[in-house]
Amino acid sequence: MEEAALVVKMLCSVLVVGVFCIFLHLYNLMWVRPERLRGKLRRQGIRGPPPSFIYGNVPEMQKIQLLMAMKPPNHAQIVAHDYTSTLFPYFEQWRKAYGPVYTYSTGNRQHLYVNHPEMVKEMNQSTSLELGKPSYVTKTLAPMLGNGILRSNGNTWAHQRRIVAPEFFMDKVKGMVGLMLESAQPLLTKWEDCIQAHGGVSADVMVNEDLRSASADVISRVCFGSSYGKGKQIFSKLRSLQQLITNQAFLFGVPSFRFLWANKQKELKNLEREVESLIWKAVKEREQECLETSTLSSDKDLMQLLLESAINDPNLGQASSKRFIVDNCKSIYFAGHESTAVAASWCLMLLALHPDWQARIRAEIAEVCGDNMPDADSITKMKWMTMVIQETLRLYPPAAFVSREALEEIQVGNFIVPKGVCIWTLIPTLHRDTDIWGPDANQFKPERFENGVSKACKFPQAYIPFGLGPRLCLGRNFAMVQLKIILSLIISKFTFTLSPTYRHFPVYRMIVEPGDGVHIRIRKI
Ligand code: HEM
Repeated sequence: MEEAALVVKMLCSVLVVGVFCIFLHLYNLMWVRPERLRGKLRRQGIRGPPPSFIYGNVPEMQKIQLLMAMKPPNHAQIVAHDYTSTLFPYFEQWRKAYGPVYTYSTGNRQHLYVNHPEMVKEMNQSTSLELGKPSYVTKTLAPMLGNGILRSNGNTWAHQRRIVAPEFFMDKVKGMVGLMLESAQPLLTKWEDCIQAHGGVSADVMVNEDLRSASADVISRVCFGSSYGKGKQIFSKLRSLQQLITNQAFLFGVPSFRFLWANKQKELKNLEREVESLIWKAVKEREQECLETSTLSSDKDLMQLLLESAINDPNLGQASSKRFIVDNCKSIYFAGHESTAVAASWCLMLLALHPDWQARIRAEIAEVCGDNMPDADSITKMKWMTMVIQETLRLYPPAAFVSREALEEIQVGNFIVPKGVCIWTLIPTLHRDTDIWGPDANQFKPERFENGVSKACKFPQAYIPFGLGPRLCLGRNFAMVQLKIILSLIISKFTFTLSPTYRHFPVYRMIVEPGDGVHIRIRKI
């Protein structure tokens, strides 16, 4: 009897100690560790909103977001370019209160908001692999991107970058102009038919889907040797994945209660599996083609290079090879068409608002191309066009953030960023900082780029539509050439104004895009 009582006593003690240890562990995880990081930042003079226990600043973020949501939506046709305080209200509110560098917490994660041009410059110059992509963000994006180049870190990333980047060097991109011209044709024909169907004078078109199709077609052809028709299913499933995952809260660190959305998780898993098997099918077909035809190494597309690299890598087993190829295909599919199509939509919106710039570009196209189609040579001479695209990417950068995580403690500028802290740079805010761009920062003025980026503002390193440092967008040449091609084809065929149905409300869905699409009224020239 006494023995049994002793056993019960011991069990109770173990239980109490166990519960105490769990509590201690959680307390350490949720408070002590973040507080230690906050202390390190505070001692360097970095301030921020005071966090609450367990949730950090999440309740405040939710409150600010809710207050913003309660304001009547500005769906007016008047186009005000400053959307940062509507789309990212807590960041703006805290920036005003604590300056361009501050810290905030979400649960047990500590973040550093960095919008100081000098610090952005330092990040730009850092080549350290210890400044990587935040793992918690990329983990959530895994169904879309796998462990491909967009989300990997360290040596895995460096290896992928070495294989993928050369495919988008300028000399390669110039060779893709013909494909870009071909991919734009369906859009032009569709818009011409649309005018015809509406009496032959003018028609209202919603540009987004057509631009997305053109963009997806190009990336599919140049990288994977298949047409958009073949990759259509992959694109539409990737888009569904994007829509399911898109949730601003998780990106900025707000913990998600996954168990509450089990259905969503299941849908995500199914979509992920479907995308993978479609890509794998395309890879296998490509492998067969490679066996049947011998291709010159200079003519190889990205999929062939990925295949070769995976086969020749002694460290990759069969399963890892498959992952390597599928993940990078997914990443390029996503990175390669979405942002370019959205950038083109914003360009058309701004040109529709500014017929003077439309006319100027049209005259420039006529001057450099004559009666010919634009080509690799003529697009390099399109100066006004380049300025308009640069100004569009300043006001409406499709990627809203540059995000990094200090994978080890690292010095950035005058600050030591402790290991585990995530850094966020809000691109649209940096791009409309009046100290950097002058009092007209919120106006569309392509002429500011007349003498290049270095003369357009006080801190050229603060112009970062394609990100910064070693992780700078490797598709920027490709995107700029594609934008010039598609815009020159549209502008030389049509004049356009905003349609009365256009409502200006940019939204953030992993990229900043027109909430209700861009509707323009086109007329044939
Ligand atoms: C207007 C169009 C585009 C914009 C605004 C854009 C913007 C960006 C930004 C902001 C980043 C993150 C950079 C950083 O973290 O510092 C990025 C990364 C990347 N972009 Fe783009 N991008 C565009 C088009 C493209 C295209 C057409 C491709 C491929 C064909 C592409 C491929 C990539 C890849 C692979 C990365 C990851 C690079 C790495 O982490 O090493 N992008 N892009």
